[in-house]
Amino acid sequence: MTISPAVVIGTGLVGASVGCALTAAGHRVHLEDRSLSHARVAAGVGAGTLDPAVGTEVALVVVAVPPNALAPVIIDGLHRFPYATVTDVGSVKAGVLNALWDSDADVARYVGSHPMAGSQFSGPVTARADLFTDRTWVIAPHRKSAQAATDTVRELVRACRAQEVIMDVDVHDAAVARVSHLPHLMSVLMAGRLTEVPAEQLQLAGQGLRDVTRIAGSDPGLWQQILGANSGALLPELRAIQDQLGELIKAIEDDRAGRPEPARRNGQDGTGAGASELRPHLERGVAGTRRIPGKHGAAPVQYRRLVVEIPDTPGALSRLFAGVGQAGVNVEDIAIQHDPDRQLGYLSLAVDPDQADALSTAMTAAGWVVGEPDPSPDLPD
Ligand SMILES: NC(=O)C1=CN([C@@H]2O[C@H](COP(=O)(O)OP(=O)(O)OC[C@H]3O[C@@H](n4cnc5c(N)ncnc54)[C@H](O)[C@@H]3O)[C@@H](O)[C@H]2O)C=CC1
Ligand SMILES: O=C(O)C(=O)Cc1ccc(O)cc1
Repeated sequence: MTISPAVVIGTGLVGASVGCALTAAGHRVHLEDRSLSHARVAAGVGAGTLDPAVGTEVALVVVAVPPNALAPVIIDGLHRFPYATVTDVGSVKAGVLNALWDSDADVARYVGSHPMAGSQFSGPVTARADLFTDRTWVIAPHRKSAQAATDTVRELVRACRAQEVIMDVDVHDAAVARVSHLPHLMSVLMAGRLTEVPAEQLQLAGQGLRDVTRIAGSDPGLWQQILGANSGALLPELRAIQDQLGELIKAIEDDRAGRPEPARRNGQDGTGAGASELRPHLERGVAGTRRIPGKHGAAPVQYRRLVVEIPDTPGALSRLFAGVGQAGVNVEDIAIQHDPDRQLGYLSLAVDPDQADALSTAMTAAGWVVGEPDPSPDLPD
């Protein structure tokens, strides 16, 4: 199954990253964008060439334009590249397919797809060849798609080093409402509250707030289109959150009402009925985090986090990683938190629980200050 030469239409973050990944894998990629400057930047970062493709030679077309532009650009691609498989990377799939049914295009050569990777940034400047490495990439064949077209898209996913998941269009849209679009809106609501927080209070912001609000920094124009295209699947999710927010408020109100006045003033633990109503919400949150699959879609893994103090001096990080490497421990995830008052940072290392004690001992022996964040709360069976 060949995917060369390929044409990428829309050379923003995702399109240029696809171009870079395919180019790095040895494929010839032609770039098109309605903004010539985007196409030029994409070519500059190694996504492909601005030379026009020969229409009849193209094997694969990847459409990476904003959601509202997807259907007409896909239809145009099916006409201009008569032997090519055409896919798109759009975040919502059903509306695009419906528009294709209503067109005169050769729908058999279209198989939609969706890499579950990206960022809060837009445009080709932040494109990366490794954006999709080890990330899930959904392929959504339909009742009229040719097997050869699906196989070609599978080859694209492999060339971008992603993990394919084959999924029905409607199931995909329901899934992204839950794992991508609702989380996006939660991030937006939280970040929006910050516009009312005085600057001196924002100085207290820690990593948790940054984690929760990162994706709220995404392009509102793009997200207006994504959310609009998936409103049918999104609305029940929003209503469920609305109900849960109501329950949460009630649990906290009951807790407050159940405390004697002196305890309330001193901020002591609640003893009223509300305290016990709040806990299930917190425990459900812990349970939810544990359901998120680990790398490569594997079963969720609970890592242990060690926190190592690092002096804010040149070379400290590389010495620390050299030490971890010598201990023979694989680091699954890292996060850095800076201490604004001391010349220090805190590096949180997520490691296999079976290796954590040995690493802690080795790092302490090498002179590092190693701690561990509070353990997770116990969960009911
Ligand atoms: N941003 C993200 O993290 C992810 C986005 N997606 C999907 O990928 C697609 C592209 O998103 P991004 O790369 O983030 O957007 P972007 O804004 O970085 O890039 C979009 C590009 O399409 C071009 N364009 C717009 N209309 C066009 C048209 N009619 N013909 C040719 N070029 C056109 C723009 O000039 C721009 O270069 C969207 O459909 C989005 O839903 C999928 C996965 C992740
Ligand atoms: O930045 C992130 O964490 C994302 O989740 C990016 C993203 C945005 C839109 C998609 O359709 C898929 C992925």
